[in-house]
Amino acid sequence: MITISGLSKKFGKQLALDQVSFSIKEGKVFGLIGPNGAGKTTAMSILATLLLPDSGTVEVNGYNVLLNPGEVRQMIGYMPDFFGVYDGLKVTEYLEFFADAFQVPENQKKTIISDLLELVNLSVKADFYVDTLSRGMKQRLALARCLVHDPKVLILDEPASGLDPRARAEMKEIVYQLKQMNKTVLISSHILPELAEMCDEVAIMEKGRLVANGPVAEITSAASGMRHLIIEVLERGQELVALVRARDKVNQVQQNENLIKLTYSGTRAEQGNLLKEISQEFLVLQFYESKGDLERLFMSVTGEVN
Ligand SMILES: Nc1ncnc2c1ncn2[C@@H]1O[C@H](COP(=O)(O)OP(=O)(O)OP(=O)(O)O)[C@@H](O)[C@H]1O
Repeated sequence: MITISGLSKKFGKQLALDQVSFSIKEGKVFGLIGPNGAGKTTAMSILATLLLPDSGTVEVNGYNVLLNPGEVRQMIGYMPDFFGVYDGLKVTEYLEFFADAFQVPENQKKTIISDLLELVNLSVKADFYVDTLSRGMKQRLALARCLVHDPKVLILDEPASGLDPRARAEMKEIVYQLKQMNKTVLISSHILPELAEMCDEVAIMEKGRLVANGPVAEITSAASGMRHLIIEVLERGQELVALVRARDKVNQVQQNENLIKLTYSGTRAEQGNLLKEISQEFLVLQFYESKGDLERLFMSVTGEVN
């Protein structure tokens, strides 16, 4: 759905993007991670046809951002990191304004706006002035605004920034629903664990370069050579620790009652066999690969911590 190839952009002498390439398949949630100034906003602005690249190609659903910007704009919903919400407009009026801008047919407007308000959990605020909304609500309204023309692709620049944990969780839930609707979502953040949970794949950027790219679990294990497994059993946690410690390729076991975390360097088939073996002796409640180690990965690939 999105293909970026050899993308470069300079601002004066500052190289904001340096030969960046990655692609995103339809229906995937893709996270762009990087510290301040890494080039995330620059890449997203080019995708959104708001900034011209110096070199490289960017296509959305086969449309080139330079050659077919009109088609690309119909295809995408872009939520910038800073946005205005037009004081003096009510929530519904605000969405009507953007629906008109995208020439949404008059007879569909009401239903679309009502559905969107429901999606972002703002139906009860339909008749409130936008400037009376909380920051989290404004953020959700901005997201609804990006969806008025039913785009296939969402580009969300730091949608959770400045939100409290509850508002962040709500935003995460909406992204999850967008995925259920088969939207392709590109989302940026420097809050890493958050992205790890909701993304199928991530790209890590630093100083305009892409330093790692791929499925979260894959790049986490590629960077460390280890997978991080979480196993929870109903009871006898201590015995479980003893069992896994006696197995090959198990390192660093941590226990919290009946839940254990371990690092594992076995193959996927060996991991399957480990699960099989544990299930024969324990009632297994959870057995999964943690994506939560993205923070450490990020620190190591960007060279901030080794
Ligand atoms: N309009 C501009 N003029 C000059 N330099 C710019 C401009 N926009 C971005 N830059 C520079 O390009 C680099 C990349 O910036 P960009 O905003 O893309 O990073 P970012 O990863 O989105 O960071 P943040 O997380 O802080 O938003 C930075 O060094 C920035 O100072």
